[in-house]
Amino acid sequence: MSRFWKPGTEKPRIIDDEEGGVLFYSASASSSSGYGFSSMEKQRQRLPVFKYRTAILYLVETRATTIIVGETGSGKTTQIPQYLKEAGWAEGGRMIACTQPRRLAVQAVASRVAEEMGVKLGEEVGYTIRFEDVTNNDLTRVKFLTDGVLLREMMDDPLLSKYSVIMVDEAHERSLSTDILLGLLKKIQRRRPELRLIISSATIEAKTMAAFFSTRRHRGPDNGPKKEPAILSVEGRGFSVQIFYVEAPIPDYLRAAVSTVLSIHDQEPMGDILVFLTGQDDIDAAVQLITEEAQSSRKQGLIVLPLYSGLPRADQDLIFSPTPRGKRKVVISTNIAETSLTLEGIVYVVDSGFSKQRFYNPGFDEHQSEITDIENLIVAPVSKASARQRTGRAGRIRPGKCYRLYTEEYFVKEMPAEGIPEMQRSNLVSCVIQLKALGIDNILGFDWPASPSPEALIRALEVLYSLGVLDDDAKLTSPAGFQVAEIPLDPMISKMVLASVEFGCSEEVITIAAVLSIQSVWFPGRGVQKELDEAKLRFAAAEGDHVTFLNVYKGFLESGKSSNWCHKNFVNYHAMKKVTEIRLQLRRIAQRLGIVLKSCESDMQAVRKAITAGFFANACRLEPFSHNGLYKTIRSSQEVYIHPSSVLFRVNPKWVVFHSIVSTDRQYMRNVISIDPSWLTEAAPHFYQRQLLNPNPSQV
Ligand SMILES: Nc1ncnc2c1ncn2[C@@H]1O[C@H](COP(=O)(O)OP(=O)(O)OP(=O)(O)O)[C@@H](O)[C@H]1O
Repeated sequence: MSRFWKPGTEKPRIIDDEEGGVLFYSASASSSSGYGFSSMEKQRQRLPVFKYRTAILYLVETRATTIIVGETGSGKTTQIPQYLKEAGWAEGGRMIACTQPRRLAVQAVASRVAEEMGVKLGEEVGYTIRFEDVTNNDLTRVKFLTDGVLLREMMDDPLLSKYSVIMVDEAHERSLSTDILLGLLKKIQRRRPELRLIISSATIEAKTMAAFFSTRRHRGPDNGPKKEPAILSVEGRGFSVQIFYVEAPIPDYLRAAVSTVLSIHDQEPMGDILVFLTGQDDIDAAVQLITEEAQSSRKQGLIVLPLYSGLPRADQDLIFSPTPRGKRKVVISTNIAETSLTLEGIVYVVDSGFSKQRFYNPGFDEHQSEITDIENLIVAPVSKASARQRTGRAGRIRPGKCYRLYTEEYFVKEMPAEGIPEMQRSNLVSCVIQLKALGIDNILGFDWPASPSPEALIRALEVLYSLGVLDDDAKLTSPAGFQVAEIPLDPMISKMVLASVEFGCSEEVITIAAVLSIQSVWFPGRGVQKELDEAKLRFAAAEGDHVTFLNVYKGFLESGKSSNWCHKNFVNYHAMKKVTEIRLQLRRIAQRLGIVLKSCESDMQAVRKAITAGFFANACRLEPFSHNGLYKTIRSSQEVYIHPSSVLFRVNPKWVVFHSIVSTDRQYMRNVISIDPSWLTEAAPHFYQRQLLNPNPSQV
């Protein structure tokens, strides 16, 4: 590998100065080394963060907010909640919360901490992610949860009064929910001086966080903890990771990742490999290429596994299971494996330098070329912070190597230090409704860690107004607005569910809502695309994908929820089980909200009308005389196509609404249903003036 790769020269950076009235605390810690710890306790004590145990507990005792910056693998996530528990912060019925941006990390870290504490997961240590609560009201003292779930908890308990300490982990990721949460926690702190916050971040971004939480402008009474945040820098990482860069830029990261994996397998000692690519498409392609190459060159011993968020639980479990002797596991993942995960056997990391990122530009200027109006996911270069996190997945249990598929010069000179906060590149419809539901009326004046653009906020307000969720004074409408906020789904899906009552099809629409909450009902078509397409045809409905999902669900029920049936029909059994579970939970929520549950039997027009009532903002019209299936969105004339995975691909009905957009070479609509344009004006008269819907006469 040495001809292709150049070792990196970067040294770790550490904060250790005093600046701007914020305390920077630093102490030295040596890296851990050696193998074969005799017990879990010793293993815990070898982590760099252990040297800071007293300092952390002192700061939490004396400061309202403590910001902890630590290298990846130093032990922040798994140890700090345990230190807090040991120090008594979970006594007297109180709880310690630790949030993560990603569901997979929540589950993995909670399992690890339960194991370290020697308790059963779901009792003293538990976790909650959307649609999955593994906690016990009486027993759970340390709870891991996504930041989105903690936001939801605020609806029932606005001051989060059951928590004594809330640790917001991986704050440097600046996910949309993390930023909303930080803004709200700052408000809660003013009402609950006894609440302690720990913000844990892997980067220097800590200074921005400290400035945000600095309360010097509004100092309260001088009792209780000091209000100025402290920054604690935890030095030291698990084991050393040697970084290699390519010598010259590479044209195709997918092929380069595949050949790097095969070279590692050829030339490097045993140890598992973790590869970071961008999404299910390139991950499935890489899995196939590596498997084929390994077969054709008779390379033995490779187990190649994909990892992305929609993967069924059983497949995720394979990632965590020990690698059989004499074998080498290759995990090919999106950025969900980037933070907080420890995959035990990983020694080698291959970083493509790319990830799929949300992108949204709500600009109102007609001449602006990049207006998208509709949020989509695009493949974009990652930041240095992400690159370091990826490198950190090696070296957690033993020394490792990281192969970066970009040059060192690019890393040093061009790669941005931090990503742009998600808040500034997302559609804010969900964010605005959550804040409104929490009684925050002045959204534009809200104290954000990073202000979103006023245009994005205005667009969100406009959509919510058209959905009938906000009234003329931008307050939640009653009951519709409150009901939409209460349903833990994207507001457009929630609105579709509410509208289904009017059309008498709530049972069907709840099934559709459940399917839209999972990644896909189909089994990934690795190497069997033709068979998968044929299976899809058996369920295909002329109306579109949503009705097709109803057919699949019906077939699944009629088979007695049989895994055999799923296997034969290329339907993902675990996904269908999840749909059934989510459906049950949504029915319960619907009943609580007084929604009448009713089936429309075979009246699919009713179902399509309900979908339109939620998704009218995503309406598109086929371009007159289009031979290649070109559609334009009604609102912003954006060019889009039906995704090849849709049952309407090549059918191209004149008018459609879609659920989401994915960008590859083009912008593709996923989950598409045909509609009648008159339903748009019925559903959202304010949003669609009639003339918008009339095709340009010169084109017809
Ligand atoms: N499931 C596991 N199996 C074995 N060791 C683990 C496991 N989870 C964590 N560890 C050990 O604990 C160390 C610290 O993990 P932890 O997640 O607390 O680090 P961290 O500082 O939060 O890092 P990051 O920010 O990268 O997640 C790991 O490097 C590893 O040595």
